[in-house]
Amino acid sequence: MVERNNLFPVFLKLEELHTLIVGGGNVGLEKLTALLKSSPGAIVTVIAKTINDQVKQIAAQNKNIKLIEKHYENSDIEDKDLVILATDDRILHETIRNEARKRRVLINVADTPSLCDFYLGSVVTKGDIKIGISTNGKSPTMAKRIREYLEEALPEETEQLLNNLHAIREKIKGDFADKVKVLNDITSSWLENKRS
Ligand SMILES: C[C@@]1(CC(=O)O)C2=NC(=C\c3[nH]c(c(CCC(=O)O)c3CC(=O)O)Cc3[nH]c(c(CC(=O)O)c3CCC(=O)O)/C=C3\N/C(=C\2)[C@@H](CCC(=O)O)[C@]3(C)CC(=O)O)/[C@H]1CCC(=O)O
Ligand SMILES: NC(=O)c1ccc[n+]([C@@H]2O[C@H](COP(=O)([O-])OP(=O)(O)OC[C@H]3O[C@@H](n4cnc5c(N)ncnc54)[C@H](O)[C@@H]3O)[C@@H](O)[C@H]2O)c1
Repeated sequence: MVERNNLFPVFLKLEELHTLIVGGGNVGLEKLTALLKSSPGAIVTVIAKTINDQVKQIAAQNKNIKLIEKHYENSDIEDKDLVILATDDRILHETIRNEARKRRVLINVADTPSLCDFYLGSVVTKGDIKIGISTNGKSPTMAKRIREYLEEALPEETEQLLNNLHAIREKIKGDFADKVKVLNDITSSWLENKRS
């Protein structure tokens, strides 16, 4: 049987959730940067024994990022919605992962697929359009290259098309079925060039 990706993608409102990153080194910085790239208003607490200067610089410019320089303790995940682990201590990662499971907090262990409840994806953003890419953990490099490909391939007018369609959607009167029909009719020609 052909293998397929069974992960379920969702788009989280990180400015309404509280994310904890444990670890403030290179990997912690990478994950913090990834969160902020998609969600500049994300509420994030970073806990680490030592926090590097780049993480400190980011936090200095963003009131929603809180830094705590200390050892991790289990009470740290108590009030969090999502947890990302990015320390250099594998045993600690397994311990926190078990604790998070008990409390039903979703956890990502950076670079350790077997311990993750969710993976971070590569993300293409064009205005209000966002595309998340996962390779099922097989090759983040491939995900990055697909992102770059899509960033170039999506035409500049995509944003304008979306805005026009949104405006039409707001204006259409009639019941739900009429609305769906009108929106489908307007957009039915969009893929014709690709199909022929
Ligand atoms: C997409 C992206 C999102 C993000 O993190 O923001 C992401 N990794 C990115 C880059 C990247 N990561 C690594 C390299 C080095 C080259 C290489 O190894 O390929 C590069 C490439 C680079 O940096 O150029 C190292 C690495 N990563 C993982 C392992 C462990 C393993 O595979 O076993 C190792 C080996 C560590 C070691 O050697 O010890 C694992 C994971 N990395 C994931 C996500 C999840 C799967 C996503 C999917 O389903 O595809 C997953 C499973 C869990 C997670 O971390 O969430 C981001 C691209 C953003 C962008 O630019 O668009
Ligand atoms: N840097 C990379 O690009 C990279 C690539 C592949 C794999 N890795 C692996 O990922 C891991 C992390 O890499 P890194 O470069 O971010 O390491 P790092 O040493 O820069 O950062 C580790 C962070 O974890 C924190 N930490 C450790 N134990 C802690 C505890 N008990 N409580 C709170 N904080 C604690 C440290 O204070 C530090 O902030 C390493 O095991 C490394 O081998 C790193």
